[in-house]
Amino acid sequence: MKVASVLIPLPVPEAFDYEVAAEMAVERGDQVAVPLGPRLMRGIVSEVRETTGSNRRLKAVEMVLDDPRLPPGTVDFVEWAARWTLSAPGEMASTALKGLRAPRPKPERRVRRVEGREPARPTASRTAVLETLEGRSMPGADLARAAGVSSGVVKGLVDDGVLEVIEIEAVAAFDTPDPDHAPSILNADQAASASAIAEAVEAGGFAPFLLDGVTGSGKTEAYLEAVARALRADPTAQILILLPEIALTQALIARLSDRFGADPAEWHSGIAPPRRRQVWEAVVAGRCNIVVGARSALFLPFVNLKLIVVDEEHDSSFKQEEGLVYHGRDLAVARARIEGAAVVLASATPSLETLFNAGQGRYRWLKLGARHGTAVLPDIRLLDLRQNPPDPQTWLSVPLREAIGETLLKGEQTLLFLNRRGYAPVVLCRACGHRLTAPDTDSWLVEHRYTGRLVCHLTGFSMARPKTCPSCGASDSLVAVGPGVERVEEEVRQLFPEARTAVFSSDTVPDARAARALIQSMIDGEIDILVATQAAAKGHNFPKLTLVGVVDADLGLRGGDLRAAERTFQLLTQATGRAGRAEIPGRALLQTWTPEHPVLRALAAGDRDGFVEAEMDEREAASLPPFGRLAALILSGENAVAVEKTAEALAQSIPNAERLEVYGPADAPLALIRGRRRKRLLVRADRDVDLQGFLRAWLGRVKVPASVRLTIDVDPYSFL
Ligand SMILES: Nc1ncnc2c1ncn2[C@@H]1O[C@H](COP(=O)(O)OP(=O)(O)OP(=O)(O)O)[C@@H](O)[C@H]1O
Ligand SMILES: [Zn+2]
Repeated sequence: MKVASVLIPLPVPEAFDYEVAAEMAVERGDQVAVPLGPRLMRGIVSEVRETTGSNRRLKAVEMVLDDPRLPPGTVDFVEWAARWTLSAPGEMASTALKGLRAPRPKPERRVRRVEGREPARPTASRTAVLETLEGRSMPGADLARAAGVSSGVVKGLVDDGVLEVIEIEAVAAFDTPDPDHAPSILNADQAASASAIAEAVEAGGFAPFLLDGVTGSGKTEAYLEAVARALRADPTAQILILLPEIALTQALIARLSDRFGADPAEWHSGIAPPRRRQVWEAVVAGRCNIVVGARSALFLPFVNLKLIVVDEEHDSSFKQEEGLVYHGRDLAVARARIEGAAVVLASATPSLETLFNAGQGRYRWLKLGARHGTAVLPDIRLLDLRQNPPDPQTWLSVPLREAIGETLLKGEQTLLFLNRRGYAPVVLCRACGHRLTAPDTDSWLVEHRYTGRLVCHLTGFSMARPKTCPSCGASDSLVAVGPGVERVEEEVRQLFPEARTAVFSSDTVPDARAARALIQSMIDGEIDILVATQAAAKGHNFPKLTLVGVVDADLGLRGGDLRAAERTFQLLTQATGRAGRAEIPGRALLQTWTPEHPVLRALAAGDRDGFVEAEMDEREAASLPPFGRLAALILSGENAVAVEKTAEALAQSIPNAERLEVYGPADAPLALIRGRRRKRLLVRADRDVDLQGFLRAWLGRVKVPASVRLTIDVDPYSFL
């Protein structure tokens, strides 16, 4: 008897077995319809095998669906990713089908000539239409325009039966990228890096690289050249470029189009579903070479994947924390290994994990020494706020104000960086000291003046600013404490009323189109002062930007989680790295109350290696990543008692293990989100411990009730 294991999108740990009728041809990767209870469900076949009878009676595969078969590498990858993250393999598999769930784009209506039919009354305009059309088909309106006639003429020809209307399924055509369209002349470091990557691609097989170079050194140029050479060697090669932020995709797509004379495919949550379906179908059919996307593009059904680039690899946005919990960078390396492809992790500030792997020789370390051409790294200075405190209720110190003024006078641009959305991070009652929090979540409400609302950044809950204090009832007692980008912009407008200012944050720039517009006006010099969160601080090239002011350099350092220092160093290097990327040299001023902090001193000295070494020593002493591994178990539920009990049950059944410790259960730092109580346990293990195996054994001992949700976060980045 033939049996198929089928991955079904349900939170269950294994595939379900189904009998396969003798005459049915089924292969691994096929999409099938299988009965589950009273329903039919779509599933992916993960295995087909012969068995000699079974004592269980299996239900049968209903049918093999007409949809494309997933390539073997994609199925392997999905299964691997599920094991690594301890997720349900069926749910992981269903992310690989995301593009198929969208409706097809509407078919296009076109007109074409009916053979052998001539117009009864040939007029000049009718003849023009028929001559314009020749043997082609085209949309009626386009035809009328091309022939220079009114659309009534085309309609008349249709009514006469000379033309007929046909519907054409909109299949996306992806132009073939031309590797020789507009090559760059690389400098020696860039050329050496590009060659190393290209040679690995041509040789085939898994080859991981760290592409390490200061901001503006031309990492993008180097990997684009490797892409060109991969395409020259194999015109069917597929290449995936991952970016951490949708706001960055537009600029890269424009560069790819310039370089290769063809637009790449784009894949992220901002792309309309019918378009995503077209991309998915083109990728699985091998009709599309280059995909630029967010982390979810890793699950596309590539058939000939040769190279993955993870640009800004250090960026924590690659970590997905909602739904399936995974790290896009780590999964990219795994996918490359499974596909036998090269993978390039590119950054000016690589993560300690990646630096560790490169240092151990697991990744080849490619280095780009300096900024390209005459551009130099910005001069970075710390502004000690103890010596130059800003006036009460303002946030810009005198030296920073003066620098902005000078920059304005020279007709150059300023970026003021503050990684805080909204107007003020805290709203406080002057009468009783009450801090306004979200009703169902342990988080402070952030004031947004543009919308006039108080917003919880964690859940998106929002409410109008109350007239009276919800705690003591005092009226007119609520004050905004601290700055967000909107408040800094307000101050800038008061100081420099003649300057053109704008705010770049996820609130003012909600989608890719808005991002593109704002970035373009920055490039075109239509903005003098841009106040921005991290959304604008990374990746962009603004040639006239010469001053970066960091409003609160201490902000990230106060967090105190494992990666606070690393993240701050990376973020501020990226932000200051926006200055002086073209001919005019740039400078960066960092406002701080703690100029003696080692992270800030390393930044000012441009001493990345010194910072990394000190940080590595601390991590090693504590056996924390990258020297050890972590996993978090988060329990949440509306029923606090059930959550508590489950946490206790877990704590009671920890398997014996060496070189591994479990901490907790404890209240999560955010003990309440959307009305759900949260508890967490943290596992720390030495690098060589089978952490996933331990977790599986542990979870196998405890039954989690339906009212409690258990989230497993392997290699956690957020400790909330
Ligand atoms: N070989 C080259 N020829 C011409 N221009 C170059 C070359 N290398 C780099 N540049 C230019 O220098 C600027 C920075 O290059 P690029 O964006 O590739 O650097 P990057 O290292 O990827 O930067 P970041 O880390 O900040 O994203 C760009 O404007 C790019 O066009
Ligand atoms: Zn009050």
